[in-house]
Amino acid sequence: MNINPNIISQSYAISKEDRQAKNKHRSFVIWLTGLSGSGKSTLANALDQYFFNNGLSSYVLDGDNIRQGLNKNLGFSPADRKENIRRVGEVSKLFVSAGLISIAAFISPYLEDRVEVREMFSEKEFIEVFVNCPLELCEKRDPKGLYRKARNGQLQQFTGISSPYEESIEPEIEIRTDQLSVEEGVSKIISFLKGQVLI
Ligand SMILES: Nc1ncnc2c1ncn2[C@@H]1O[C@H](COP(=O)(O)OS(=O)(=O)O)[C@@H](OP(=O)(O)O)[C@H]1O
Ligand SMILES: Nc1ncnc2c1ncn2[C@@H]1O[C@H](COP(=O)(O)OP(=O)(O)O)[C@@H](O)[C@H]1O
Repeated sequence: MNINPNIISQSYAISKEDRQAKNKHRSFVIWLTGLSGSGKSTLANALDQYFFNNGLSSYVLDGDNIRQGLNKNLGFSPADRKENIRRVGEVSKLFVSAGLISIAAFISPYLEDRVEVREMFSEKEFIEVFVNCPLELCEKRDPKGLYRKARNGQLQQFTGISSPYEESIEPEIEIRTDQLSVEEGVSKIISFLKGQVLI
């Protein structure tokens, strides 16, 4: 999209680096992608608790919540999902500029949409976590009863049933929630972040 020539960037007196120095940690995005019921929200909250308890500033952006406010005009068509992910990418960018850790938990089923979000950030600022769990187990968990509705034909365009999920090819981290406990999943993510000297 062309940038309007009448809109001129304004610089801020306090930089991202100033804010990171004040917070005593780097700012970045942890992007959790996976099927409904794979464990994104559970991992996002457990990570947020870890950060909170260890003096790091983070905040969770969760699809179910963002879709009740900022993105309440969006549904589940491919175009609406793309716009949903784009907006969350932009919000995460603001968080990173504000010196915070953004924990985004969205199905984000399309590879192309995730690549577009990744491109908004520098290499170390975007950590994609593929929350991998077989569809059969997600459906068995069915924490919100949505798979049952999708199978009954009461819910259209449901990811994994009547709408695609394109698996991550080279995520920074993959968490098999059918094999690891929540605590083990969190430890794997924390170890990665420490290894990259991000926290
Ligand atoms: N048709 C359909 N397909 C998938 N999910 C549906 C649908 N309808 C409602 N829900 C509920 O919306 C949550 C997914 O929202 P997201 O913003 O993460 O979706 S997406 O990234 O735009 O694909 C999803 O949350 P999670 O179960 O946490 O993934 C569901 O609770
Ligand atoms: N290892 C695990 N990691 C994450 N969630 C798990 C795990 N094992 C079981 N669960 C359960 O699976 C369900 C996942 O639901 P949720 O976190 O809402 O998934 P999503 O946000 O991807 O839809 C929860 O009831 C959670 O307790």
